Amino acid sequence: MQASQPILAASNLSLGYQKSKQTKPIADQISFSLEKGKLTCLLGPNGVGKSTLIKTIMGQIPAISGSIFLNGKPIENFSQKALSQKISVVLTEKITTGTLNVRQMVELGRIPHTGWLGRLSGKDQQKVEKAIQTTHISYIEKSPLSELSDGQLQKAMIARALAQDGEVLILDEPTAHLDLVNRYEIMRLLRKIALEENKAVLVVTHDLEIAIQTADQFWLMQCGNPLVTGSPEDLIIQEKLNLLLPTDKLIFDKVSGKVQELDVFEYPVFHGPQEIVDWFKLALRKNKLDISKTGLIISLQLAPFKGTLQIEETTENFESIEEGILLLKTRFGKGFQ
Ligand SMILES: Nc1ncnc2c1ncn2[C@@H]1O[C@H](COP(=O)(O)OP(=O)(O)OP(=O)(O)O)[C@@H](O)[C@H]1O
Repeated sequence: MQASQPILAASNLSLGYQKSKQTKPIADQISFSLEKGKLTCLLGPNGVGKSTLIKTIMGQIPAISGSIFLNGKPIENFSQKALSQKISVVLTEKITTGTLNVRQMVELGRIPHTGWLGRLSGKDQQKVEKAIQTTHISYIEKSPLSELSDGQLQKAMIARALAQDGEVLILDEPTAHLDLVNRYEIMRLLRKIALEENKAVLVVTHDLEIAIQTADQFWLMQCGNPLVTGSPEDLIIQEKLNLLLPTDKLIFDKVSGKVQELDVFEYPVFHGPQEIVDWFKLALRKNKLDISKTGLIISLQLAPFKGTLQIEETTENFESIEEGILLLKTRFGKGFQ
């Protein structure tokens, strides 16, 4: 199937910083195409160069080599104003302009269209209103920014970027300070915006599990290697997510969809439903309990929970996973290494 025309594209880009006459290379072999209507997540370890890539896309720093194309034209051909009409960005720094209220901050999103002193036209007001509605923040539109929770502030920042009305929306770690429910909510909101408003949304995140649940595309950035792109599902079955991990310690388990510590021992024989067996194994792993050569059989059942340890002729019962682990520790050693 033919992919739709990307709004942003780059081929074999090298990124880095220029200080006096010295170049500090950060990443190379960066090729991508960002499409409208899709939520794309950029993932990679700390320091690999994700923010550097964002700064390069925004035209804040030049690429060492290669070009980024916006609607088929090199971004260096766009003025900063033209670029900010096309690309809206939400960075990680918190806005601390205490006196502004939410609506006033969202209105600032129109500056690329009106100029600093420009009055908001009816169309500008409509864009602001729509951004407030989409992000469900009407109830706090009069609140000063200093009185917002991190989740509310993040939504207000997204609203400001929406009011800016670029075709591309870029967010650097928008869920960094949020609780689990808000992290899901923000990512679902961003997917909805991509889909319903036909924007190309690019999100830098470390939230692998939430990104798997919400993103249409992944960009995986790893030190010294080309950017790997594709749908999360395809990258999972191709075992590409392990590129993000130190695979001597951690591994992405494609069945559970979670990152797991690499097993350092074999498990004993287990009987029981997989969903409890897996949680029992996690507790064994965390406690580093090597009971592989003990001839032990562990039987587990749910609702009501019942666990049995069987070794040769002896059986012992336990009422919870915690109690089972305690029993094993008492019988087979300290466990902690
Ligand atoms: N202004 C700068 N001048 C020189 N080097 C910089 C500058 N900003 C960042 N770097 C370096 O570039 C590298 C990549 O940093 P960057 O912030 O892009 O990584 P990141 O992947 O976004 O990391 P994180 O996940 O921790 O946010 C780091 O080694 C950093 O020290």
